[in-house]
Amino acid sequence: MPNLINRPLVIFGPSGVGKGTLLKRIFAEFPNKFGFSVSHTTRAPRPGETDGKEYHFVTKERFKTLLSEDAFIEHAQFSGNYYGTSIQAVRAVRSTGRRCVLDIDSQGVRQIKKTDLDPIYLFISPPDMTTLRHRLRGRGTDSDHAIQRRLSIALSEIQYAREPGAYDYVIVNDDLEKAYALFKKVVLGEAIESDVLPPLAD
Ligand SMILES: Nc1ncnc2c1ncn2[C@@H]1O[C@H](COP(=O)(O)OP(=O)(O)OP(=O)(O)O)[C@@H](O)[C@H]1O
Repeated sequence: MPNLINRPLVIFGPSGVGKGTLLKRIFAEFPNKFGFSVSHTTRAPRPGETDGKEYHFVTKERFKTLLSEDAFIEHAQFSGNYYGTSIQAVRAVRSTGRRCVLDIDSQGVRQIKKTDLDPIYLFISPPDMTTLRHRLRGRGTDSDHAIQRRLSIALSEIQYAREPGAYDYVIVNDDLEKAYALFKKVVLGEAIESDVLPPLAD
């Protein structure tokens, strides 16, 4: 399959599945090959975050103006805040000659499918729901309440992945080394034999 690397890569999957872990590793191994599109958000910056680096931090008013100007290829509301990927953010990565990688949720995937971005869609799947719960708890970044919320959202992400044509590839993040080896191939533009989507019944 030619030119897979020239197409943006969309990564999606339930919270806690390990998207961030895989991305961090690939960016560390290939610091100049890929670029993250910097999203806009209305949430407040956390300590250590810089405007224009982790996010473009904007007010709700500014976000709504950008929305009305069709500036976003996808946007979503999460925990009372807006998040969006602007066309400009993807272009900015492309202009550096790097492959653009987007880490978004299924709402965003649905919207991107209506655009001419033509990315590769990669779904990162947990081996089962028990493992996903353990990872969210083990990460230690969320309260029990927040974990419950993330898990219920996770179910809708998984439901979406079951829809025909939702993804080009699935990688089951069971053994991290195995998952990373496959992930690396996809990110470098190689065609892989996709994993099989597990049943993920609770
Ligand atoms: N293959 C794996 N085996 C065991 N633990 C893993 C594996 N992959 C990731 N983890 C651990 O699972 C937790 C969740 O991973 P991570 O934060 O990367 O998930 P995420 O998909 O980026 O979540 P979010 O969408 O909420 O940012 C982390 O503590 C991470 O170290």
